[in-house]
Amino acid sequence: MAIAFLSAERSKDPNRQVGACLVSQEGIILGIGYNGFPRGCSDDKLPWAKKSASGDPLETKFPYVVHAEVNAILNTNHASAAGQKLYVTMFPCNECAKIIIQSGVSEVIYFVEKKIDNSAHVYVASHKLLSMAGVKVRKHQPQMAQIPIKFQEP
Ligand SMILES: O=c1[nH]c(=O)n([C@H]2C[C@H](O)[C@@H](COP(=O)(O)O)O2)cc1CO
Ligand SMILES: [Zn+2]
Repeated sequence: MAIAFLSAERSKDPNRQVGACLVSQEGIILGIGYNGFPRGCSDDKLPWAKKSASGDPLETKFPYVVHAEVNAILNTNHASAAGQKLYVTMFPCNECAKIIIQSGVSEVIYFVEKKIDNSAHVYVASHKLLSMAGVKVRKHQPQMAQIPIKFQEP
């Protein structure tokens, strides 16, 4: 989970940084990902807005951003995600749940579930799909509140 949080640090989303880490049953890190625009699609040329003044959805980030869970699965340096565990800083949306299921991930461990807003149905659908597909889902029980990382020698 700490790797997922570290990965989230790389997200350029000013509003929400999400990180994910795919881990084998034996605990080997297979792939990490965070929410961002696809390769080659400039962070400076696409909108990071949640809402657009004109109401045009194309002026928001949503049509363009790749979710952290998808990046972690696509970035995996392993033959497949089948049977592996996905640690993610935020409970996955239904689109991610579909990809998690289809890639064969066996367990999702999440840190927080987004506060329910007008997208609540998205998370109901996620829970429904993950449960029907037999993917284990659990909320992470942190051992500590933070992991200080010192870069320079004292
Ligand atoms: O499953 C997810 N994975 C994921 O990476 N995200 C990212 C995509 C957007 O950059 C951002 C959206 O969050 P918000 O709408 O709170 O700004 O979070 C969002 C979801 C669904 O909540
Ligand atoms: Zn998602």
